[in-house]
Amino acid sequence: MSDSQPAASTAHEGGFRPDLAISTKRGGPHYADFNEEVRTLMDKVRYACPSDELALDAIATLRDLNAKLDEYLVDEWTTPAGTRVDLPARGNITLPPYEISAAGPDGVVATVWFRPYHLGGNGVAHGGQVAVAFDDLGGMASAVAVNGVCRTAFLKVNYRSLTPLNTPLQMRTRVDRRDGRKMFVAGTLHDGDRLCADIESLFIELKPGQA
Ligand SMILES: CCCCCCCCCCCCCCCC(=O)SCCNC(=O)CCNC(=O)[C@H](O)C(C)(C)COP(=O)(O)OP(=O)(O)OC[C@H]1O[C@@H](n2cnc3c(N)ncnc32)[C@H](O)[C@@H]1OP(=O)(O)O
Repeated sequence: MSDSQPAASTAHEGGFRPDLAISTKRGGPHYADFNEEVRTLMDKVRYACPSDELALDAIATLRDLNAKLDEYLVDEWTTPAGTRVDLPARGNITLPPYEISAAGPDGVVATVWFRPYHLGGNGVAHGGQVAVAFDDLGGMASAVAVNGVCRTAFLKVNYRSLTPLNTPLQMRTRVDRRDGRKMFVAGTLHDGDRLCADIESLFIELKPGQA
């Protein structure tokens, strides 16, 4: 399949497609740098207090860039964001960046970073961003367990201590118990030996055609 063509429709058309084509080519050889510059922009915007002159300059530049990007929009099954498994967080800039070191029957182990734009308050990560990372990596542990797609039914995060920014952290998620389509997923986030957060969650395996 060409990297720019829409993903083929499947028997799951109308539902969540379990056969997303994985590609390390979509978006071209500079997609990683493109991602990184966007994340850096978000870091700067989070802390910048621009002069009005700079704000107007930035608005003009961003409008110009957005108009260019309009020419290259594709559907969610074809976009590199979320399917570039060679990049942090599969190239999805809406997720905190992570790199997976293990994914299998024993669960998922990843190094995750919270960047300046994930600031909650007083120099540490926003709790919602911590939950986003758990949701994605908990979803991945359940997806690996069923070899299919799961959706979060509930996700309880216990915030045990502050989660630092700009620090490599260890996130682990695993299916603790399976009951049919129900995957009870546990997970932890550590800064070295210090527990930052843990989860109790339920992911449900989707039926064919289910959205
Ligand atoms: C291409 C590269 C990919 C590479 C690698 C792929 C990896 C890719 C990783 C991606 C990872 C992303 C992970 C993000 C995951 C989201 O963030 S999904 C978005 C957030 N979640 C949602 O929007 C879900 C909204 N809710 C729903 O759609 C539906 O309620 C659900 C969850 C699908 C369940 O509905 P259902 O299928 O009709 O199931 P239902 O019969 O209601 O319930 C089934 C069972 O679960 C129980 N249950 C359901 N909900 C609950 C609840 N909240 N509490 C307790 N029990 C519950 C029921 O009681 C029932 O139990 P039993 O009677 O069978 O014992």
